[in-house]
Amino acid sequence: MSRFSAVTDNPHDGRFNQKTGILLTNLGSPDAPTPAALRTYLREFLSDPRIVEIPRLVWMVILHGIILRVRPKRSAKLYESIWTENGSPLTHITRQQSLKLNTLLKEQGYANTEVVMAMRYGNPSIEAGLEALRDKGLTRIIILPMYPQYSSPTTGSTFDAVSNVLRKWRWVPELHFVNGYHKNTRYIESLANSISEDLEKNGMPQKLVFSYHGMPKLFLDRGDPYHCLCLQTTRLVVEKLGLDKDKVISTFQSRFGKAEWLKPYTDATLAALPDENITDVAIISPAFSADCLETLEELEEENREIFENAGGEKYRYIAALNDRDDHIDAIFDVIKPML
Ligand SMILES: C=CC1=C(C)c2cc3[nH]c(cc4nc(cc5[nH]c(cc1n2)c(C)c5CCC(=O)O)C(CCC(=O)O)=C4C)c(C)c3C=C
Ligand SMILES: [Fe+2]
Ligand SMILES: [Fe+2]
Repeated sequence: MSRFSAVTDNPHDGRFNQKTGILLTNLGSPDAPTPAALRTYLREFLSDPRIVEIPRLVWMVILHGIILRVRPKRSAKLYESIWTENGSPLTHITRQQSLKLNTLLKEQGYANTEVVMAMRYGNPSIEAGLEALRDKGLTRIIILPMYPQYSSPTTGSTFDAVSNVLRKWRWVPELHFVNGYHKNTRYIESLANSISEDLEKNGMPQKLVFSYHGMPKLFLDRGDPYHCLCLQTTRLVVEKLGLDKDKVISTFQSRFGKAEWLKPYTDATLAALPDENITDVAIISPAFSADCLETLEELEEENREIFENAGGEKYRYIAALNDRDDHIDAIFDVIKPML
């Protein structure tokens, strides 16, 4: 029995007739907002050595002995509060993005292309996505992780998952990998558009907070560029909008565990702002290409409460770019050179 999976024909025949498959990926959600589904999801997620960089044996004891006994119940409640009739917002929005990108590609004359969505953790898996592309006869593949700012735990980990599948294939496809797009002009424009639409409607807040998903500071010390790419994103958007730099702050959210993470922390910043007489803020979260637990629950609910309890008066969250037309146009612009 060969360890390589077979394909009936040489899929690489006819170089110029090749069809291009786009695997549009994001992080992934549990299958349901229940402790059992959360346990499965968190076990896969938190066992990834790119996510937690402490010695394996020690971490496995902590993960299985403590975290997977406590966290699934707590996280299930949080997921329940954002769950919709379409399931997890992240999965639903990612599907909408894939469908829209597929339509746009056809409109732009790329008939021999097909977009399939997949998730790094949970379902639909990266393996299922790659197999779906192969079954459709798509033999050039663009891996498109929807993380604008490269980081090892997100983009790097997606690469690991793809290579873990492809190492079992007999015919490895022609492969292109998008490892980030935070400087893409159309992406920056689309963030700027979403902010100006909010400002036109609600006026300029005292502070515009750019809250990025955090990571342990150790990752930065070990060379992960994510922190720098986040600050660059803020700078590019601020320049595009011609905003006063003093009106803007970049912060990092979603801390997990006891170690130091990237600072300033979003929650601590929001708790401190009213003491500086800043009671009117708007928050945007450019590292999330789709709304998810970390925006809909943590930013919309938890952090709002923190700010208001500290004396804050006006708090608004500006939605992720999701399936906005200008966002899908930006994503098309990112992959165009690879088509
Ligand atoms: C444990 C360490 C974690 C690191 C490092 C981390 C980096 C990281 N994550 C995202 C994007 C998302 N994370 C999401 C949820 C989430 N993240 C962690 C932990 C780390 N993330 C956990 C444990 C969870 C699960 C929720 C919980 O139990 O609290 C999500 C949302 C998923 C959803 O279903 O909605 C996203 C998206 C980035 C961009 C990033 C590094 C830069
Ligand atoms: Fe995360
Ligand atoms: Fe969170």
